[in-house]
Amino acid sequence: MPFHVEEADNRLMTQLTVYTDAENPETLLETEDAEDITATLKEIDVRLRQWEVIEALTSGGSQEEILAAYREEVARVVAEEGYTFVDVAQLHPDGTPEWAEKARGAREKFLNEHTHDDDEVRFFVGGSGIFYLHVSGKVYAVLCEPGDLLSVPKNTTHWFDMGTRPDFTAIRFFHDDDGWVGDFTGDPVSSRIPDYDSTVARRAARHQG
Ligand SMILES: CSCCC(=O)/C(O)=C/O
Ligand SMILES: [Fe+2]
Ligand code: NI
Repeated sequence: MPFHVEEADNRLMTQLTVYTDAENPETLLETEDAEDITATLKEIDVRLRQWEVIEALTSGGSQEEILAAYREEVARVVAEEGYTFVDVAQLHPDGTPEWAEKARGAREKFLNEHTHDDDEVRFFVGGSGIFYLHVSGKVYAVLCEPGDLLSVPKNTTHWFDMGTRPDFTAIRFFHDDDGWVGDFTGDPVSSRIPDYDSTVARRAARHQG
């Protein structure tokens, strides 16, 4: 069963694809089944949970508005896990050439494999993006969509692709007030695994076919 019933506005649904990390990666699994996704991610200590989506914020909003609207859910996670800093990362197309340049820079920053000495806990308020978790010779590509709360343990090697036309809003939780700090591994693995754009295009074709 999928996490959410697909809606008429073509909103993406959560999907997990598992690849080998070989020179020519093979696809080991591709699923939109909630139980399959949760169970497979649990094997690598990654948790994917769902919060109810606030429709009015799926296209974005101010940080204050978003944190106020989700204050109960945010407070629960903060209390459970001891986070000390919570912010909102978002990027939405505005059609200007300046935006295209900014989007390219933002995408590049997260596209190379890295680790954090903090958990990576992200809640998708709106839009989508793919987290690629590189664990024990496999790459777990988690396509997150609104309502998804992904919790990845600290020091997990990973990268993130927001696509060539980024459109997402995410709440981020940190134990460190410095916010986002990445340690890049230098491993070029991200260049050989299907990216956000091709994953989304492949899924659209599958759903049409
Ligand atoms: C969806 S939040 C932006 C990406 C991010 O914070 C991160 O650490 C990617 O690896
Ligand atoms: Fe990260
Ligand atoms: Ni589907």
